[in-house]
Amino acid sequence: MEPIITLTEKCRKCYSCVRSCPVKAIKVEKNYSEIIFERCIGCGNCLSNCPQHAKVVTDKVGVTEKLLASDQTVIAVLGCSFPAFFHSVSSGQLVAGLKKLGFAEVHEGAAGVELIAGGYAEAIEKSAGSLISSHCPAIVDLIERHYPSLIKNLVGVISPMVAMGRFLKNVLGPDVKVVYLSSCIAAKFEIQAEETTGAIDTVLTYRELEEIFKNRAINPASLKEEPFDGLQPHLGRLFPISEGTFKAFSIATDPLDTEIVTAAGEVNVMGIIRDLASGRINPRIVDVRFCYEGCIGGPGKNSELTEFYKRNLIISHFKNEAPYRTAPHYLEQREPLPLTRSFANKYAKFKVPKGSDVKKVLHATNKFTQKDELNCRACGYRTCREYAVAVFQGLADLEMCLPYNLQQLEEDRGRLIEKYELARRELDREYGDEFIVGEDMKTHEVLDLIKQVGPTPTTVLIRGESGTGKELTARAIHRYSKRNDKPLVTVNCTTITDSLLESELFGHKKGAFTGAIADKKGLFEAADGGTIFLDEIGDITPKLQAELLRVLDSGDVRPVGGTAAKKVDVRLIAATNKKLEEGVRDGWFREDLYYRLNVFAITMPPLRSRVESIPLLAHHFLEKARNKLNKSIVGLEDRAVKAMMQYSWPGNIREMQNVIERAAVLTHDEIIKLGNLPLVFAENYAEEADDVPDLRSFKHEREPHVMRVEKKLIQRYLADAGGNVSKAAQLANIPRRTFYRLLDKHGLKGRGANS
Ligand SMILES: Nc1ncnc2c1ncn2[C@@H]1O[C@H](COP(=O)(O)OP(=O)(O)OP(=O)(O)O)[C@@H](O)[C@H]1O
Repeated sequence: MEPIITLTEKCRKCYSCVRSCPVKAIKVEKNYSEIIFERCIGCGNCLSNCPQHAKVVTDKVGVTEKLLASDQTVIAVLGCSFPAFFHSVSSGQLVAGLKKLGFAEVHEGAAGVELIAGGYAEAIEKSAGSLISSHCPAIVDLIERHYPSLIKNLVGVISPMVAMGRFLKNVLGPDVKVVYLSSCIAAKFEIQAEETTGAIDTVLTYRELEEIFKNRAINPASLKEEPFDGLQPHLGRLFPISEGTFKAFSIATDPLDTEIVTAAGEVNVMGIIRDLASGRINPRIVDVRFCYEGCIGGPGKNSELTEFYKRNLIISHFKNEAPYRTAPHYLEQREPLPLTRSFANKYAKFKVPKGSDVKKVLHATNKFTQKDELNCRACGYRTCREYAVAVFQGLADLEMCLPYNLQQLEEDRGRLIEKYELARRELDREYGDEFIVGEDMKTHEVLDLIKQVGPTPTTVLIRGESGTGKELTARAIHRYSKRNDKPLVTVNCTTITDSLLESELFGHKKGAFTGAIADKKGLFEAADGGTIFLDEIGDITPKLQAELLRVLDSGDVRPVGGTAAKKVDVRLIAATNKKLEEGVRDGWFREDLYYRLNVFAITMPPLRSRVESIPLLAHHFLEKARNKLNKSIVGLEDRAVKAMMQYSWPGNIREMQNVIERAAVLTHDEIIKLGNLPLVFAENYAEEADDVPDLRSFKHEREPHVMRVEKKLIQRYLADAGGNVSKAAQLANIPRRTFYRLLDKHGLKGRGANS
């Protein structure tokens, strides 16, 4: 099993792993990102950098527990960096803890350093070219998998860990099990490599060891010290700190010496490896470790401690005498240990794209010129071109480009707004909602004004109480305008918070405020070419009033946080139920904006002053309710209509619409009766029933008769067509859809053409 696994359900595709992977060994799938092990160097960056902890080390705790529970001899080897991790216990107490867990012996990995020191000395002596140390498994993997031309430069000597494994199995026999404790994730990969397999059985990180102590409720700090087993190291203990390799291998160093180079940390290492591969530098020996701070900074490190402090801990362990009990068999003269190892070219070839392939990907993400290549790194790749190569190789997908995605979203949003408006207009047409119903003088006056101002570009201010039909009027003006094939964007200024309204209207630039993660177009831009309807304009802040005035005067929209303005061609219709004149007088509404809006005002009369339209409106809303509720209600009782005409309708036409829909829900009959209306109607009616002037119109009187005749006609056509709706519609010479609607209206049923 691979040493690192991805918990796919936790991965949120933030691309942190791609970003932190020095060799881009990550493939982004549809819902998660995965490691490509043939490219991976085991540095552990993806583990430490995943905010979701979706990349985890394969659990070796269970494996170790099983080994300890078996009757096999299990030896623990503490990696050289252990004093920098277990700093609150003495080394003797840690040994005691490990023995309590069931380890038969505890050795120091530092002894392995001294085992291989001779091998290094010999290699240096013999080599004519540059040598690269091979004790850091991440470096070995980096060279084998990504810089195979440098394989010949690797010191052909095993690592201290593998040396310890081979030494222990040599002395104690091949059946002994060796568990190596380390801060290194790459070591977990190393023991699986063909060239080094068999020496170490399991690698546990220090964190995993801590977990086992916790599981078994063992606190090493409370234990009495016990001695280490095996070979007692000396200079090898300095190996984990920078330049420690040279100290441990007794190689003299000098800061002015360009022949001996030492470096730690991804950036430095990658630089040196690139320099070596290109032949820019040619030192005698290069000692490199992938982790910053060397082995005391591995992914399993103790991150609370500073590098300096950890360094001190290593030096103090070197200076102090840890208790030792070396069994004589470890000191016996034996055959020399096989210290050499080979390396293999593990370079995984990915198809190299041609220039035209890269261009294709760039074009697909809207990058047509060099200026479009932002190299923003949001996808995890350093440049748009590196990313395009990854897309070509199937490691990345188009979705990963954030600017492209945002642009797509913005365009989709614009398209949706347009589609929504078209659909809304269609619906209006379908259900007749667009018609302003009313046969009173005042409604006629409003209709005349709409027809006059509609086709002009003039700004209109619609005034009137709530529910009087201001929005309906705005929509009618837009419909009568030459812009009616372009969007009508309606904004209710009170439903959006003051702080957001400005950015909603004019858009914003990325970073303009917290949460502005990308540029965003505003509704003025969405309405370009069409109309914007600002409802409740009396409620906007003075700051927004000033900005709106500027937009009206200049036609320029400036996004929040931006300097560049964009020209838009938008007609403004505003509505309010507030007395703006009072606002001007009391200072809460700008005078200049008031005059700018009030160029053409339409005042919607309240319903109580359009009593003669009430019967017509009542039947109009009854029709709407019937369609909505799918109930066969044919009319309204006279008393109900009269009661409605006596009522004052504080909520105006919207209230009436609601009252009738409620009554339609309540009624069990084919007509709505007074009793189906809210109680206040009956109460008013009872008092004043006799004084009610008969204001019913001819239209109202005519309605029930028309309904009856219409129903009879439909029934006759249907009977003549043998119940077939298509045929009946043909006989009646009306569209089939209209015929269906009439059937619905009268609660009739027919057969479809195919039934
Ligand atoms: N003359 C009318 N004919 C038919 N329906 C109408 C008429 N006037 C208003 N309505 C209907 O009444 C409801 C309220 O109308 P609208 O939303 O236009 O009022 P408003 O004045 O904008 O309200 P508010 O000030 O609360 O926003 C809508 O469903 C609308 O279709």
